[in-house]
Amino acid sequence: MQPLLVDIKNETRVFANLQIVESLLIKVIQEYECRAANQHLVNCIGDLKGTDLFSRPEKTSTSTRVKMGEEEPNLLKVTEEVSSVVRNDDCVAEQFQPGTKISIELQQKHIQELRNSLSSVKSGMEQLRIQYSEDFTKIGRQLYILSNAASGYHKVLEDNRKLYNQIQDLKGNIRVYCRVRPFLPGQANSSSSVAGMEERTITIITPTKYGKDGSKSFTFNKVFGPAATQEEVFSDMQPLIRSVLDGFNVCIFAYGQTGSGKTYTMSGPNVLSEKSVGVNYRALNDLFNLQAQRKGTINYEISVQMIEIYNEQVRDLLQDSGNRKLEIRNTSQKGLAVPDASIVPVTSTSDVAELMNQGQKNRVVGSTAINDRSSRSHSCLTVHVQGHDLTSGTILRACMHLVDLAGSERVDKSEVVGDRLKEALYINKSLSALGDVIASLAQKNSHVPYRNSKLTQLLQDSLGGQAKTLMFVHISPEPDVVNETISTLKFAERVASVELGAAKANKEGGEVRELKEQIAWLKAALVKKEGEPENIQSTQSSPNIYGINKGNATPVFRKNRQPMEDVGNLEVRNNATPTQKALKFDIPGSGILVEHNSPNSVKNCWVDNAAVGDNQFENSNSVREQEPNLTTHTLLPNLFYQRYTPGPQRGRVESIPSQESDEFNGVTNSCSSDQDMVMSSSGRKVVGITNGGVSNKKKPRAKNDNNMTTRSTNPTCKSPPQSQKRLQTPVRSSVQKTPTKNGKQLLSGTDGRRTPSGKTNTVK
Ligand SMILES: Nc1ncnc2c1ncn2[C@@H]1O[C@H](COP(=O)(O)OP(=O)(O)OP(=O)(O)O)[C@@H](O)[C@H]1O
Repeated sequence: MQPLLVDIKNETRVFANLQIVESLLIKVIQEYECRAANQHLVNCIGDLKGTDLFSRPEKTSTSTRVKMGEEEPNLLKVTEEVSSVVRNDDCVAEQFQPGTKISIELQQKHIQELRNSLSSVKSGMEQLRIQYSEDFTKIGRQLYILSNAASGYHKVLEDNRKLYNQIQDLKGNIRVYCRVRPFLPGQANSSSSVAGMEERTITIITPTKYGKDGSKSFTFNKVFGPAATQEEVFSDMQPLIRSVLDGFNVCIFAYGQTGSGKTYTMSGPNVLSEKSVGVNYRALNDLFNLQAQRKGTINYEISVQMIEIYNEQVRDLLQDSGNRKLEIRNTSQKGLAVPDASIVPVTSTSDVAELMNQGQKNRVVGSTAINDRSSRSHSCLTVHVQGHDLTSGTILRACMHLVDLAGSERVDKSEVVGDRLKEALYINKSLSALGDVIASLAQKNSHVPYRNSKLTQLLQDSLGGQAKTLMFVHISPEPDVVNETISTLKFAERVASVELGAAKANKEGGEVRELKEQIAWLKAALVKKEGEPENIQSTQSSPNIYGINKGNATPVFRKNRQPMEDVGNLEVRNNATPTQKALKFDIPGSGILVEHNSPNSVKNCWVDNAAVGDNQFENSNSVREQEPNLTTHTLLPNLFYQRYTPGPQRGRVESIPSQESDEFNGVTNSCSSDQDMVMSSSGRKVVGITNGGVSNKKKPRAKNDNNMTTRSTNPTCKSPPQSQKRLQTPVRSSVQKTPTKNGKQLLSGTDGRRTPSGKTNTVK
């Protein structure tokens, strides 16, 4: 029994040992599986080799189990045997599976190769990374430099533009900004006549006869596309507005075909918002802001006038009952072009906004097929500024005209009849007169026909004086008005070529003012002496036309003069009745030639009048025709007239002040800074009070005689010999029709002036 129990005990121990071995083997298997699952191939292979013994657990276990039942002291032996069995198994495996070993070696080799290539790839990648980061840093640096250069380039461009504008200022060129209206809501905007736009260039698609589309480019100071905001448009002209406060006269006018956006630019749309308000409001806002900034140094007084020219009549828009006809007097001693229009002092933008609203309400607008709110008149908001420099005592005066022209229109397209037709004809006629003036200025003609329309009379100081002038030319994008667009742009190009001479600030220091007053007084005394009865030989014909102020004990000189040429250009062709002539004209920039023989027969046709300068229509007489009572006196009420006395006193000129209380106030008038100058027959503005006569002979023209830039406002510049020459010139007498060789009738006292010999100069 005892040995049996011992046997059982031993057997139990062996069994327990076997269990331990088995659990060890299971752990090894799990480890292997885990490693295999992690695909650590290389290690696994190593492991495989190292654990071959355990790679066949079943076998090992079986072998081990074969020895089950042996006694405990044999356990180690059993284990050794297991190991040797396994080793034997391996040998057997080696013996019987040589291909496996080779493939393992091959795999190891491949793995090694892969490892090598992996590490070389890694190092390559690292190099690349370093390279890339260096490159990125370099690119970053270069980008930085480039962006700096780009912003520098833009700055240079901007500077260039400013310099260009300054050069233009110096030359006195009229600046021209072009603005393209967007398509209106509801309009099909499939195609636009605008092919492209750059900073200063606009290209238009031009339809040709042969069906092929071409293109034409126009260059201006600035081009604004349809997306340009009111603010952008204004910001570009801001410096111009500021110069008003520095004493420069400024004129900004909007030109373009009807419905092209002139009123939008100048005032804004019908419903105004802070964003949509136009140039007028912004300009005044700017003026008030600057006024506030300069408060401590300069005291400014600002006042406004608002008028319209409707059917060749000037009307006050700031008077609700503004039907009273007003006169334009470029020679007004107050410096006002329309002295009889209400002038209202303003102290804030809201004051002005109120006035402008009132003015807009009073303005004539009507509905046409092209624009349901078409301006039927030219409107002009004039801002007068007077500044008193508190430190230097200098007084400066300036004015700014903000002009919204009525649009040129083809009456067949606008489908107007009755009053609208009449308005259209007047509008087109005055624009035609504007074209003639621009053409004359561009060609530097000695005669500029300012007096052919109220519009050109109003703009005379801005176009022919020393003002800074900016024209906004507006175009519509619709292809069906492309011909009008091209014509408008051609006109604008011509305007841009006009050189007016550098603008001058209207500033005067106290000393200069005193000296001028002394000069004026001395001149007046001289005139008084010369005006004594023995010196007057032929003044009896119409004493009043000279505006003699009999009660004026001390005659004083008018500072402001009317350019003598402006009285001229009164030419009537014998082969056309005045009525026919008055209603035949071409409209600059619109390419429209309108013939209107009677109110009921309107014939208009398209003409591409690229050469705006071609005065296809000489309508000089038309103003007179509409104003039959216009005498020389009424035309030039403030002139300091000179009289020609034949015989021994030939050449004597008498200067007689007009009836108006026209004391020389010693300060350059705001809107007529150059009105103390007259245009010589050669086109040059000459200075002086008594030398305004027009030569009866064509003087040999100095090279620069035509140059509008050779001007001076300094009365002392007058050279005695020049004055003497001019003293020999005849003065205009009342208007007389004089037949000439070529069948034209010329009105003497015009450019076809009466000479001492009775001949009349004709001027083309
Ligand atoms: N830049 C613009 N952006 C949006 N709408 C515009 C722009 N310009 C013009 N318009 C719109 O086009 C229409 C015609 O413009 P506007 O009345 O200013 O033309 P106009 O040239 O003054 O015409 P007219 O000579 O007949 O008075 C208006 O409805 C106006 O609001």
